[in-house]
Amino acid sequence: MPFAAVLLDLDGTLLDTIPDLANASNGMRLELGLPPLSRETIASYVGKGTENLVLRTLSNNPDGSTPDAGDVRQGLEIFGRHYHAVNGDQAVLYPGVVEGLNAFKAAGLRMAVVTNKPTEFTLPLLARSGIAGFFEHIVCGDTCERKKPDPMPLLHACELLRVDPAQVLAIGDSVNDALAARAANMAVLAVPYGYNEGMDVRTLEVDDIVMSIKEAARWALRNHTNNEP
Ligand SMILES: O=C(O)COP(=O)(O)O
Ligand SMILES: [Mg+2]
Repeated sequence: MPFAAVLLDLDGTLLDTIPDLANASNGMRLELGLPPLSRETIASYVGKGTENLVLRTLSNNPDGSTPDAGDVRQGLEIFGRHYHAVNGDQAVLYPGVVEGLNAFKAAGLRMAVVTNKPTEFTLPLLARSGIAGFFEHIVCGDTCERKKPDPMPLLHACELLRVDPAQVLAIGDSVNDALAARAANMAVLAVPYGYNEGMDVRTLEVDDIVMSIKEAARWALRNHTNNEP
């Protein structure tokens, strides 16, 4: 069956947001009297939304166990202030993103972003990135009751687009995207250049690993076009 739509993850798939996320995380740590963390460590904490990123960077622990809820509230407030100040300053589109999105568009596939990043950070970032016009809908980490790896946000995007999940291709960089897509009964591709919570993308249960969004478009059109025999 040909694909009707593509659902794209944001952080680590379309945009490299680690420099800005690291600056905001370390800005928060500095205000709280904590030493900075490396970008690599912070990248391994990205993927399950901002609250988890703050929990993990506060405790410097992937499980996010922190001493008390007051610290977390304060951390979120400080992180938010720092991230709003730098969001998009150093974020860059990965190579092949614009070519890939143009190829999907030319093939008549409809597109939406499904990210665990909250709306307050996602919309200004996408507006600055120059690619917002490709997407009919933006589903953020706070749009639905549950985030990826739950299938809910992907299924919500399907409802907004009025497409059957069986006709949808999801593309992401992490275990959260892979699990959510599988649970939603969608085909899913992984890119290897993002942030898979410190794990190798080859461990993911996906249909294929592609080096870029451009290659993802080639994969989709090669495997599932209307001209398929
Ligand atoms: O905000 C995050 O934790 C990651 O966002 P993503 O779902 O776009 O990768
Ligand atoms: Mg991601």
